[in-house]
Amino acid sequence: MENRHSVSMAETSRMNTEELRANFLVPNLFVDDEIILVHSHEDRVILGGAAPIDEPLWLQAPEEVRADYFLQGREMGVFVIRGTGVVTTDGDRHELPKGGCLYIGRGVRDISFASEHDEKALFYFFSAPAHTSYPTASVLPGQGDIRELGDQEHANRRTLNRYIHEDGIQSCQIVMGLTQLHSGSMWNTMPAHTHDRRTECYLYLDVPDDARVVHLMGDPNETRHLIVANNEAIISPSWSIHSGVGTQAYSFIWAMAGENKSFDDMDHQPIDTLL
Ligand SMILES: O=C[C@H](O)[C@@H](O)CC(=O)C(=O)O
Ligand SMILES: [Zn+2]
Repeated sequence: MENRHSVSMAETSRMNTEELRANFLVPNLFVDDEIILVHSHEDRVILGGAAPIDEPLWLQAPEEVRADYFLQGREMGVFVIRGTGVVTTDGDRHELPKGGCLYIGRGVRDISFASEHDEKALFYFFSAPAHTSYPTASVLPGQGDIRELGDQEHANRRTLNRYIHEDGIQSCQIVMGLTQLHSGSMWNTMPAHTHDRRTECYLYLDVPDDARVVHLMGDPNETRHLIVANNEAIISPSWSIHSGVGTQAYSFIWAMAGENKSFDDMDHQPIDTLL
């Protein structure tokens, strides 16, 4: 498992492109026939990618978490981002189409990811420490709590769908969902915000090969950017804004963990405060 240590706002303000990307961009989560894990010391979240081709892939506890199995002291949210995916949780089978979401609670021992169709499945997951066990539960695409945001004039019309949240699938810490930009809209999360109580990660998806997302990060008074391609993730510490503009429409899975699960507990950063 790759480990990312926390870096301060002051260090970040002095980083060059390579250093920013090494600390905040996760470009390599999906490798055929492998499960890739990246641990961030920001709220101890783990980002994962699973790309099973012919055989199921079994999730093991990495050495660093010192546990008998991955979810001994953790919980996780999983999204299928390509094809139809099959996840087994202690022998229970969950088949999910692209865009489907599965929450797996603390205490589930045996987890596998598999492709059972011609189009090979791709799974993205986000895990955080958990103090108790909530039931494993799934949601089909579009069946979460929907908010229509933005307007054409601001090129930010988007559908935000909350799956794991206070009033949806229950969890200890994780709040997770999907935002889809409408065709012709490019901006997410502008005006930007921070949330001093939670780390947030974005996985950008459905970004065409010849498109990129310019992701804005950093202290609101000292912003930086990352150029992000399809299926790349970013880690946003609690002090960082997280906003982006694509060269065309795209989607992203957002996931948070930290002090509370209140989606609207944001520290808004009015546009005239950004530098
Ligand atoms: O804290 C919440 C997160 O930043 C995202 O949910 C924002 C988002 O999906 C959007 O505005 O489109
Ligand atoms: Zn946020």
